[in-house]
Amino acid sequence: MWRRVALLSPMISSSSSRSLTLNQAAFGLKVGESFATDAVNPEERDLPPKEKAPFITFVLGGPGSGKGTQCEKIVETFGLQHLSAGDLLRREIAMNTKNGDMILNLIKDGKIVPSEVTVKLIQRELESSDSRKFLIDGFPRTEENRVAFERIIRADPDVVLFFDCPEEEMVTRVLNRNQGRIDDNITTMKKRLKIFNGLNRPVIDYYKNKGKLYTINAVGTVDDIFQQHVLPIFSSFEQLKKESRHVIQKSTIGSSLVENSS
Ligand SMILES: Nc1ncnc2c1ncn2[C@@H]1O[C@H](COP(=O)(O)OP(=O)(O)O)[C@@H](O)[C@H]1O
Ligand SMILES: O=c1ccn([C@@H]2O[C@H](COP(=O)(O)OP(=O)(O)O)[C@@H](O)[C@H]2O)c(=O)[nH]1
Ligand SMILES: [Mg+2]
Repeated sequence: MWRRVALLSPMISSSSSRSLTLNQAAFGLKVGESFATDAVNPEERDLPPKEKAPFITFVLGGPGSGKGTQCEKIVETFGLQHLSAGDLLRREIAMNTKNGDMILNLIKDGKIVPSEVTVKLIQRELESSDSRKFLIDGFPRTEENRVAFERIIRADPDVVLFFDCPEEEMVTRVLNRNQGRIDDNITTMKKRLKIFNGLNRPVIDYYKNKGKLYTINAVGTVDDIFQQHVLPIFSSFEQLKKESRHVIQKSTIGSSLVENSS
């Protein structure tokens, strides 16, 4: 069920030099309010405690690499809230909103929807959620997406997963996906792969350089990929451990490495 918050935060100006945490932007304070309290002694502000900052994972990978499939398993085990950027956009089409037609045409052509549109949809979900742990699936798809997220949401991901899959395998999977998606055809798929290589890879490299990227070999059975690669990554984060203790005890921790540029 999709709940809307009563008052949505306005967009934050990129020219502002003040750093607004996601705590403020998405969890409690409305953005305008937080700027209005800038002159107030920080101790007098009614801010949520810092330790309550949400845990954010970006899930990246080419079309058909298995992002959505693995997200379902992560949700089952660790209870993160799954926000699929593609699903949010498809819901706009289904609900026939003012951006619906524009989004439909871009998705049909394998192109990227303007960042402001996608980030606003994600922002709305973050703001209206009671969860503090999110999987943002299929976003950011471009450097521009990434910068827009940072500017508007004022948050960085804790973890970035990259499902690394050969193109041939991705094509086979997409053409057999069978979910009635308008972009699951060979013509759109070829365009999507070009966009993935040209626009999404720089985002992946960015997080690799920041030491936040976990590259996962996306070939294998769904269960093996999860058990051998995905589970150990999430098991290593204290914030996620509580709800999954029984699963962690059964897992083989240590097969995945965080990558960085050094
Ligand atoms: N490891 C896997 N091996 C074979 N098929 C898979 C695997 N993971 C996912 N699939 C299938 O491939 C298709 C694309 O998976 P999906 O999770 O939708 O990928 P993405 O979200 O990255 O586009 C789906 O039909 C899914 O059932
Ligand atoms: O941040 C996003 C996510 C998706 N899309 C559009 O939605 C399509 C489908 O995205 P989704 O993540 O659902 O595809 P998947 O990779 O799972 O096949 C993409 O090709 C884009 O046209 C976009 O513009 N911005
Ligand atoms: Mg998907």
